Amino acid sequence: MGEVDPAFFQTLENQPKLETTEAEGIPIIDLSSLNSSNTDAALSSLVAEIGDACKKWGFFQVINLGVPLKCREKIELVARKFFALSKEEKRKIIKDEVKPLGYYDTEHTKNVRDWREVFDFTAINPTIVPASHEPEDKELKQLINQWPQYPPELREACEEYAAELEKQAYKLLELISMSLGLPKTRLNGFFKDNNSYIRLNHYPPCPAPDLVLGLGRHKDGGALTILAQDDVGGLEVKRKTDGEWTLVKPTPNSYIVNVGDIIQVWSNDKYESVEHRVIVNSDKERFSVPFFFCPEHSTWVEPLEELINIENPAKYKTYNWGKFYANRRRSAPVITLSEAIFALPRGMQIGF
Ligand SMILES: O=C(O)CCC(=O)C(=O)O
Ligand SMILES: [Fe+2]
Repeated sequence: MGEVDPAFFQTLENQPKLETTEAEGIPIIDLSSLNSSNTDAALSSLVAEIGDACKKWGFFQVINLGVPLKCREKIELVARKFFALSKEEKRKIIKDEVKPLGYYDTEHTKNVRDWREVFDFTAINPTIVPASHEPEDKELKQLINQWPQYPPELREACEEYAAELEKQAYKLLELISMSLGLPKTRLNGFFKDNNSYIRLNHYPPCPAPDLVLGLGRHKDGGALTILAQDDVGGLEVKRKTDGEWTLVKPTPNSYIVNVGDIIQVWSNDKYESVEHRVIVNSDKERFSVPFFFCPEHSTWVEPLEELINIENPAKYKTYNWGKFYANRRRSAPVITLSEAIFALPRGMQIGF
């Protein structure tokens, strides 16, 4: 990625301002009280903090999520080792239409190429999804993870991390459910055979950090994203109050959590899925590992009935998660996703 191909250039309005403000305001929430005292008062204050953060930012950081440090260190190490391999080696597990999991280095967001390479795998292997995006086609297929030969310990590190994150994701889901005034486990049933996946992101140093983005502006389409970032920084969140791009300063051993489009729909806009993007820098490479917590493919997503009434009617029509995702995967590299969306009404635009 030495030369900067104009395919990477952002339009003027999307070019990053490199002297961005740091998002001091993104709350850091300590989950240690969940595992220890667990008094009613401690739990309600945690739930209130989470609800406030979801409303104000759509984002929050958590410390003491419960993922063992070793487990995180292991996946970070294998990610470094994997991306350090030659292109030729990495491309042995390239993802394509037939095999949509694996390595990829020509990702586009809204038609502009991202300055990054990725490796994708699902948390449950194999994962069952619709065979096509066609609404009438009832056929299902299995997505099977592709594992590289090197480093040999990558598979185990990834599988352990996936299992751990899935476990901890329920904790966050339950807190969010409570923050919406719903029973703790109201949302859990949607995730039985979930379609969650994990991405290893590598953003190499870039000679033109003012013209390109590691990842263009987008919203996450799943329910929740739980992201581990290294100490380099680069994630920017669009602040709801004034639309400014604000950098999320790395906090050691924390996870950045954001509400995806599904929670926006379930909550009938009480919580919004907020745009974010990644800037790159000229001398440092950066790694991040998002876990996308996504429901089972058969889930029909719609505003929860407890959260709508005559004064606050449903703002979204029902859509099928599996079909929606199949459609998105099909079209993401070529056309903007708003053009591909067949089920989401009211101009809801979802990035990759
Ligand atoms: O790398 C990051 O900080 C963010 C990644 C992200 O937003 C995504 O993969 O959807
Ligand atoms: Fe994202």
